[in-house]
Amino acid sequence: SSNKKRVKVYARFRPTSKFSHDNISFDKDGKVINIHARKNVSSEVVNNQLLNWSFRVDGILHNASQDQVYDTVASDMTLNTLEGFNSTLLAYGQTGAGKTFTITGATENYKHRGLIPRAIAQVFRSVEERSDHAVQIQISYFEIYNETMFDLLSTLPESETASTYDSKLTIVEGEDGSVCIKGLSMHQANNEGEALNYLFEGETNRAIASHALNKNSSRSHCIFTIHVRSKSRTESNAKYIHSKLNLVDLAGSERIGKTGSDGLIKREAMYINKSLTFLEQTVIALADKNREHIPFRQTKLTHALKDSIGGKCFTTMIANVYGEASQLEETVSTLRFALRMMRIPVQPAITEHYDPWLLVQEMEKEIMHLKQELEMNNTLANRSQISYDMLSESQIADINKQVRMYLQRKTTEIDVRNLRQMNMVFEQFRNVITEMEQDIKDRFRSKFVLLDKSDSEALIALQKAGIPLDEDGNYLGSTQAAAHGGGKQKHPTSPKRRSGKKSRAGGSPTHRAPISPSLPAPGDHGPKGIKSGAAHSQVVTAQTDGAESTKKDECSVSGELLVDDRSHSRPSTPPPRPVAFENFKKEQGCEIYRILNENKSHLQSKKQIVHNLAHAVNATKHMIDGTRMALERKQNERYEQGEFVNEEGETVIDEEEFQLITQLKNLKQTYRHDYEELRNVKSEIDYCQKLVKQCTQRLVLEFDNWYSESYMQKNGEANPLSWSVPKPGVQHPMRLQLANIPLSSEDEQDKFQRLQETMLGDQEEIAFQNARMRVHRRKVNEQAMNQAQPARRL
Ligand SMILES: Nc1ncnc2c1ncn2[C@@H]1O[C@H](COP(=O)(O)OP(=O)(O)OP(=O)(O)O)[C@@H](O)[C@H]1O
Repeated sequence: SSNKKRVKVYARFRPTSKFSHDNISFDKDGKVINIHARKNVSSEVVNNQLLNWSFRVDGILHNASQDQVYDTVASDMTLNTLEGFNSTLLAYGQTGAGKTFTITGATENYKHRGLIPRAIAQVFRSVEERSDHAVQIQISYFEIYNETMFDLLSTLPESETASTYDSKLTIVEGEDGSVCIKGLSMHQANNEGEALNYLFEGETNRAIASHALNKNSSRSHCIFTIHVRSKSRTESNAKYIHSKLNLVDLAGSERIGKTGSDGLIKREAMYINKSLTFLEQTVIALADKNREHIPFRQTKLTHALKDSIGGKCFTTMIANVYGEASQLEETVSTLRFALRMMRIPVQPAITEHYDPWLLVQEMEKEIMHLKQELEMNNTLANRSQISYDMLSESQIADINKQVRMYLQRKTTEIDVRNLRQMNMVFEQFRNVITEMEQDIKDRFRSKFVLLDKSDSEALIALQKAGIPLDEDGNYLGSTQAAAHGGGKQKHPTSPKRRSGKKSRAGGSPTHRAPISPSLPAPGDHGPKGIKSGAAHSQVVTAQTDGAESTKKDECSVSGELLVDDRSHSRPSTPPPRPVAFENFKKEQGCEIYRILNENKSHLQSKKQIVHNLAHAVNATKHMIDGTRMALERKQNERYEQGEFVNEEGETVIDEEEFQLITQLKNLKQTYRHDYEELRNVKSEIDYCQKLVKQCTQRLVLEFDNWYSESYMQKNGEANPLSWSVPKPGVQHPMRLQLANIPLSSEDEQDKFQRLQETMLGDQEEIAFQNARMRVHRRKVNEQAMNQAQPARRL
């Protein structure tokens, strides 16, 4: 079992008649290689010091046929790949030791074919046997030569996606740690023959260089991959498996010195050495449990093999070695590397993928199912006419309409039946508000010239045109004012005025106004303190602190300077009713508005209570029904089985029936109690609703009075002069009337009431006493009327 959790290693000796039995021996179990050597064997210096090594591997392939090698090393891996595991088989070793022979084999001799053609044959045999799976096989083949990747199948004419042999391939890592070679052509193989064609095509493209040790030595790392995509034909889900079998023929591992190479060959050897050194470093790091960083990216080889060595991948290495005494040093070096490989842990696992298209179909089915479930629940709960479909254009338009009505206070409720509608309500709120903002901006634009405050050229042009601006670029007044010219003029009472600072434009009789918000601010058009001055270009406003200030006809919208292009124009009409109403609620009508809100929140909380109670009553009702049915069942059973009667002739019931009766009694009690409570709260709600209605009416009425009093002439037209604060001594007729009522007209009851209010501090008690007094007063009035009528008839 320990073998399953690490990389497997097999040592394959290249057949030779000069096998050094003196130096190399195997243990009987066929897994241990013992090497005995004298130090400096190669230097031919007489040295009697013996060195012994012992290498335990997973298997020794000595004089083994290609058949045996495949069965021992690759057969299971191929099957694992078809099951969904990624698998990698590497051939590592000295140049000429038989790596290519092992992986590809002798192409001219069928008997000597290597692991790749055999794996291809087994894959297609197995696919035929697996009729319950739809399996798709694809082939890719690339080499890494001098740290550059080349697609060995890019030359195929049918390869649409493929590019040229020397086109750039790049390594891309997926979020799940998988690696893919971007630009590498993938070729669908429908049968063994097609797959073999790809192998031979790639073989002819391999970079081959003559070499001192091996005339046909491959100087590149070659990776042949069989990609398997398999999906069950019996299961209807979107799941599928994507796995791959990498067969890697590494370049020779010998040291540069030994090959005697120079020039290009030397450079090749340098790259090969570098990549194999990094492969070794990566292998050491992978074997170290405490290492967090694995240097995969150091070379193309390790980066491309990142998801193919150890980890979730079944990994096997064949260490190709020579048996001759002259190659002992390299053999030892190769076997040392092999032992390091054996320390790499593996935890093979299948990674399942989901076909996005099928997944969408599955989810659609699930949505259908959930909708049906919802419908059923709604039917059971007596909620009808609820649709969960996407909202239609007309429904959206309807929500938009409701939102507008709500904003105009024409309605207090918006009909919402599901989450989708609720979201749409919010969206429409946003749309309407954005629209309103835009509308306000547009209105400003139609009335003012909008300049970008940071546009210095435009500001200079304005100044040249005689339009006064201060040092901050704010408009200082009207063109009329500018036309008057002359020295600076300071407004005596403006809190914003900067005394002593000279206006750049000079000559403006007006002064700098604060940049006011784009929307008419509450109070801007309020009746208080806005003085009419049609002949002037400025509007004098009385500030809340009593100071006077000058308000200009310019505003700023989002940092833009607004310059009134009509110069003298200023508001000559009352503020729109909605704006005025907002102000009224904050000022004159604040008390009644506060009471209205209190009543509303009271009403709201009562509604919540009713909602909860209704739920409780319904739940109790259900429980009563259930208990009643259970009791009836129980009683029927008793009748059928025959009743027990005690000595007194009373029917004897069992414990369960007794419990049911008690439970039913308690439930009925709860039901009655809750129902009574529900009725009470409902009547409270009725009362609260009336209060809210009354308050609303009163608020509106008072506002109407106030509005017409403040802005309208008697004939109902807007009174521009009424923008001003009522001039001292000029009072509204109604106020005059009230003011004329002598104090002595306060009747005795009023006096008493005021006395009470001063004596009784408690607000609640005052309210109570007032109410009592009002009722009493009404009765007295009624009596008086009743007495007066007969007298009139007379
Ligand atoms: N097990 C074997 N049986 C028969 N011939 C073999 C065996 N192993 C290797 N050979 C022969 O040895 C020669 C070199 O083998 P091969 O090309 O496979 O070596 P290599 O390790 O791939 O070399 P390089 O690192 O240069 O690619 C070839 O002619 C091959 O046929």
